Amino acid sequence: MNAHRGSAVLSSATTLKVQPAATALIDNSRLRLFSGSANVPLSQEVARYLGMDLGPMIRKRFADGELYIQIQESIRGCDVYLIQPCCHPVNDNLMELLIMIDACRRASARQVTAVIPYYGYARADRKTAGRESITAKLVANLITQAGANRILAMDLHSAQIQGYFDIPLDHIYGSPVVLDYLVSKQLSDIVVVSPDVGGVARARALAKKLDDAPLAIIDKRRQAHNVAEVLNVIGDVKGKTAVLVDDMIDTAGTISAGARLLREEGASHVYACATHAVFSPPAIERLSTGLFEEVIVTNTIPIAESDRFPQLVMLSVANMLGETIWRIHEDSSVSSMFR
Ligand SMILES: Nc1ncnc2c1ncn2[C@@H]1O[C@H](COP(=O)(O)O)[C@@H](O)[C@H]1O
Ligand SMILES: O=P(O)(O)OC[C@H]1O[C@H](OP(=O)(O)OP(=O)(O)O)[C@H](O)[C@@H]1O
Ligand SMILES: [Mg+2]
Ligand SMILES: [Mg+2]
Repeated sequence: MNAHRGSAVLSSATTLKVQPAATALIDNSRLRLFSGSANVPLSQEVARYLGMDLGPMIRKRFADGELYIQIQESIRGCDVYLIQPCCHPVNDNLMELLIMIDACRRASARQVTAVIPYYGYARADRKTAGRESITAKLVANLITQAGANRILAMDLHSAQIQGYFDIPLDHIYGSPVVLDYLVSKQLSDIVVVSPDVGGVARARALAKKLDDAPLAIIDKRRQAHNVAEVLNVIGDVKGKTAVLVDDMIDTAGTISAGARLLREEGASHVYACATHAVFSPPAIERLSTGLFEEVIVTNTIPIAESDRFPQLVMLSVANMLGETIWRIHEDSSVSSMFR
């Protein structure tokens, strides 16, 4: 594995079961890959893994701000994969995805799969108070209604979002690349820590893969939106290397409050891992204070050069996405990638 801190993206294929060369043996004449504008470098890496080019597509804005999309080749009868994380600017990226799906349906694609490495609005996954929207469900309805036949999503904020879709959804995890990286560091005396109740299953799964490392859980509350308050750590962290694992880092309130508490409770080192680097202000300030040995994220969301800091480690999930696309196309098992 190539390792880069604070600058380039690391790539890893070591946990994948099928090597890229295998793809050359199989007919991909009906497989088409297109990228939205949200994360073109990731789409290019996925295309490279699959040994194909991204399909040509015009995307422009009219004078009034409305989007125009036109697929620039025939996709009649093809299985089309549209890669578009719904990250910042979330509404624009979501709308672009919807328009791309519609364009592909109307161009007589046989099957349209929305590849959504980061699913925006996922935290609005239930009503937490009266008269709220369940926006994660609304987004599922919009994507389905636009004409998607299938979804490929990564590390959804909550597992129930899978059930918001009545079309097949493959849910994959960034954890294999994070696990590979952690193993390569040969850390000792690890405790895996979930920064809140929603992350417990994720942390437990990682702990199991790290030679059954012990698990600790932080009791987090939110008194207001975007405000995280940590009360207590359940589990022993004293003298240990704490590995905080989460689905996303947004304002970094959760992970930085968690790290401070772990330090107070005697953790000797604190690493933060998360699949989605949402990084809304003041995340960068919070993450680069020296609380963390490293902040390990993946490239589901692009990170501007100006937002990169010395402790940041970026891992690539492109090979995992490429492999999953290939398996979907080949009607072979996706879940076996994660055993
Ligand atoms: N995009 C969002 N940013 C911050 N907070 C959000 C977002 N979408 C929904 N929320 C709020 O988060 C909590 C979720 O409840 P948990 O019990 O922490 O899962 C809720 O207040 C949402 O309105
Ligand atoms: O970086 P931040 O701005 O703190 O936001 C990120 C945190 O918010 C979400 O958790 P949530 O509050 O929804 O709790 P849950 O995981 O228990 O559902 C997410 O899972 C992260 O833990
Ligand atoms: Mg939540
Ligand atoms: Mg959480």
